Amino acid sequence: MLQTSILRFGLMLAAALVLLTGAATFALYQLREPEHSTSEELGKPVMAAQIEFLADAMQRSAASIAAHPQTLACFTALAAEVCQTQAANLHALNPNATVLFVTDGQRQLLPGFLPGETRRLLATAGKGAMATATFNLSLSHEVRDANDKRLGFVIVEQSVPQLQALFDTLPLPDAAAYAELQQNQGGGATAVLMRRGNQAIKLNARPTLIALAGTPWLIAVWRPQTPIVENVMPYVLGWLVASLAVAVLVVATTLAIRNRVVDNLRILVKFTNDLRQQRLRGDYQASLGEFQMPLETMLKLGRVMLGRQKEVSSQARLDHLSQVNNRRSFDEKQKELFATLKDGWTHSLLILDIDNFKQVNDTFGHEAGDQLIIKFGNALKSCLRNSDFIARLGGDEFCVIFPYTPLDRARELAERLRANMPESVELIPGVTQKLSWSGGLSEYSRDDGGENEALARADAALLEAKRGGRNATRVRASA
Ligand SMILES: Nc1nc2c(ncn2[C@@H]2O[C@H](COP(=O)(O)OP(=O)(O)OP(=O)(O)O)[C@@H](O)[C@H]2O)c(=O)[nH]1
Repeated sequence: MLQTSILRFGLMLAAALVLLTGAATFALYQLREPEHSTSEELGKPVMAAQIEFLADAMQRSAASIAAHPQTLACFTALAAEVCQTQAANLHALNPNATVLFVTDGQRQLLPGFLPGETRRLLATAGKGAMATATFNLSLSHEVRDANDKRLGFVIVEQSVPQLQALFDTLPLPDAAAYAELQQNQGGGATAVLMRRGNQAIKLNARPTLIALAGTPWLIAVWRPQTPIVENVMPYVLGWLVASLAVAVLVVATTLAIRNRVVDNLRILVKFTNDLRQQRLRGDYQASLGEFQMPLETMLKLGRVMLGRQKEVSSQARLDHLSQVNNRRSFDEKQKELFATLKDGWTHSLLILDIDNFKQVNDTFGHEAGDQLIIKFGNALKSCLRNSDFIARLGGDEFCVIFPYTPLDRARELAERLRANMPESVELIPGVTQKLSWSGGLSEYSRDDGGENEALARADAALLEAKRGGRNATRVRASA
């Protein structure tokens, strides 16, 4: 029982700790460092910096061209020669760039310079930059007069031949990543200009977008997502290992405690047993001297308690004066024996009544009467067998049950009792009383309706004995 309780406690503790470890692991999982986002890992790529630098230079160039007096003269005079001269100057300065002068009404001032995509460029003029599929970067800048009235646009277009090389050398965060160079087409639509990597992962992940300021381009990068199982697995494994360690530790500790307790109990039991048998061995794990006194005291106390308990229990069954069984005990015995009649056993009973008891009381006092009862009880106990059941029913009336004894045999025993009883007893110093009693004998019968019917027959026999002059025993058998 004790071992089971300790083990059960250990198992419950282990289970609780395993759950606690699980909760702690889950909390750690929730608080883990988020994975570095692609944009953080990418930083600002060199490609973006270079393109933005180029766009910025082109923008500044377009602004200075738009503000140039010669350009203004071209727009205000609307004279081909003036415009032509300015265009030639600009072309001489940067042969790689194409500069267009476009009036607000979209009438080109310099038709000789118009490239194939001019119409599209004109449509978006004033909205910023455009890039063509040939990786040209086009920027526009407003031309305004002294009154701030818009006269038209300067459009600077320059090819970016290094764009492909820059994109190809763009450092990606992951070997399995995928990148696109996209072009904003306006109205939320985008066109893919270049691609790198495994396009399949595009379906399962969200891209990181890096805008190239001053241009309609942006870099979109996808990186493969770590499967959730791979994320969770280290934590699950950690939890399992921690749980196993905790469980082993708790179970081992519990077993150790249990063994210790059991060992100690075993020693104590052996020790107590040895003390009880009044012998001491030398093979205890503790000094005997330490335990001898307290254990002997415990033993004595135990004996006293046991003795008291016995005493109390037997006192409850004894008549306080005569120290033979009392009426309650007699009733129980009757019941018990009556129940055995059906098995063929026979039992007899003898009621005894002290003759002239009242007279003793009246003559010598109540105390003398008590003494007579006590002496009568003692006499019965000394004249009868241990197996005979002696009880005081009340007053001066006693009863003897002869268990497993038929009526004939009981008659002999009653006669022998009468013969053996002392003739007189000393009640108080100097007062001796002749001992005389009347008896009624009967037997328990299985035909009786209850155990008290035999008692009634014995009572009737006793009455006969009294009426017949006392100091005799009468018998009344069952019908
Ligand atoms: N001293 C003493 N007297 C008791 C006790 N119990 C009952 N008595 C008395 O015993 C007397 C019994 O009276 P009886 O039954 O007439 O006794 P008896 O004089 O023997 O009369 P018979 O039995 O008819 O011969 C009564 O006076 C009771 O008061 C007791 O415990 N102690």
